[in-house]
Amino acid sequence: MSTIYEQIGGHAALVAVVDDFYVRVLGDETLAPFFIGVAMPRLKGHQVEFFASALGGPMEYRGRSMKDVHRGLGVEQAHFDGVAAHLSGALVSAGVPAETVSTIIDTIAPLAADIVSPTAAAS
Ligand code: HEM
Repeated sequence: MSTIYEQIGGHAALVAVVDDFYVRVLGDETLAPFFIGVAMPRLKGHQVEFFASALGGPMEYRGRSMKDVHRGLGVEQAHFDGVAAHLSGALVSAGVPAETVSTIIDTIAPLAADIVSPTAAAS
């Protein structure tokens, strides 16, 4: 059985999806402020690695844990949902079938536990 990584078209497809994903995120005024001063080429590279390994691809994510990366950023669940919606939009526009997009979103949804700031979630 092929992996989701293979189904969506492998490395080249994922790079294109991540590029489009960040165009959408940076164009969203509720999300863009989080990324001020962030080195985007490095972030995109890590994001491709992260999604590749999360979707069954051959790449290994060697970056910091999701908890360490997002600690103290003040990410709320609504921000997380916004990011997930932009990922979904980028996948759909790349021609990924709706069912596969749902599977991908279900795969990343539990990451909110590590990404959403505890104080933000409690307020
Ligand atoms: C499924 C959801 C998410 C995943 C898989 C994810 C994954 C990642 C990865 C792999 C990095 C790169 C880490 C590195 O370069 O060391 C990163 C960095 C970052 N993420 Fe996320 N992220 C998600 C959601 C969010 C949300 C909701 C926000 C805020 C709205 C956010 C804001 C950031 C910021 C600002 C950085 C850069 C941090 C820095 O360079 O210090 N992320 N994320």
